[in-house]
Amino acid sequence: MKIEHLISQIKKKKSFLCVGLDTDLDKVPQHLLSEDDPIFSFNKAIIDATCEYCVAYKPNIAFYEAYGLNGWKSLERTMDYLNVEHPDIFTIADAKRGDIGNTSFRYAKAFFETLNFDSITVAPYMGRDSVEPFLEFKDKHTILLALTSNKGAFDFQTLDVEGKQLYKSVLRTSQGYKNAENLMYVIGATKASFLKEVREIVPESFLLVPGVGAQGGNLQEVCKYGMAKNIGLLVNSSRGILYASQGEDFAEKAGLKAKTIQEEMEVELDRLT
Ligand SMILES: O=C(O)c1cc(=O)[nH]c(=O)n1[C@@H]1O[C@H](COP(=O)(O)O)[C@@H](O)[C@H]1O
Repeated sequence: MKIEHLISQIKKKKSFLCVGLDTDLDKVPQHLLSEDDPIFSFNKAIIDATCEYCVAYKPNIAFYEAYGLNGWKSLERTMDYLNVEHPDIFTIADAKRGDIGNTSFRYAKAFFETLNFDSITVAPYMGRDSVEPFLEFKDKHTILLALTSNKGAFDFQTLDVEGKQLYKSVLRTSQGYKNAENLMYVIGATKASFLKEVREIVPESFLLVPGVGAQGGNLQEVCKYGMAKNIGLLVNSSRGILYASQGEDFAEKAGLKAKTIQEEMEVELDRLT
């Protein structure tokens, strides 16, 4: 998907919500477990209930890999459903890959071509030649981990390296990679106050911001420091939406939760105009 299309969808839906499809069979309602493919049944119900209020879905690949071949089949069915029924919705493979060049290229083919995702999360630790193979794919986007939402982010990402914090080098150096226009970055919602400095380095880049909801990040703060002229934000919530109810009304409650977040986003978008 072209970035302009994503922006036009955000404006149309008045939302920059990404719903994380972190589907956990220990948390889905009991009545779904007797179905042939409970993961897909759950995802389909969640997508049907939330698609009006969001512009992106982010299956976290760990939740599918954990169930072996059946998990991959559920992921494939989920992607087919999204690509056929909701081609305007941006898809993110939260896979956090990155390896030597020829291996990265295979990861890129797996997620961009075989599964037809619009984007993938990638770890920057192995540097330029581990990231550029992802950037070669036209209209596909590589979302580089910069400053993550977890506590351990402070172990390395904020270390002082030659006078600047390491995550800032990730932002600045990667802007020099070939096809850098296909880059986006992960900045955790729990690190909202850092967004001001992030925007000094990448004023227009799209940021995937996970960590509102279950991890306690604050949407208003994220918008205050992180919103760009072109909006430039995709804010993710997974558990806060998926498991708003674990009863038979799970989809309805997920829809209501997504709607509440969309309404808060609409207020923030109105401030831009
Ligand atoms: O890359 C991510 O999406 C990600 C980066 C990060 O810094 N923090 C983070 O929580 N995530 C992912 O975002 C989702 C957050 O889920 P909830 O905390 O349930 O909303 C999970 O799939 C995480 O793996």
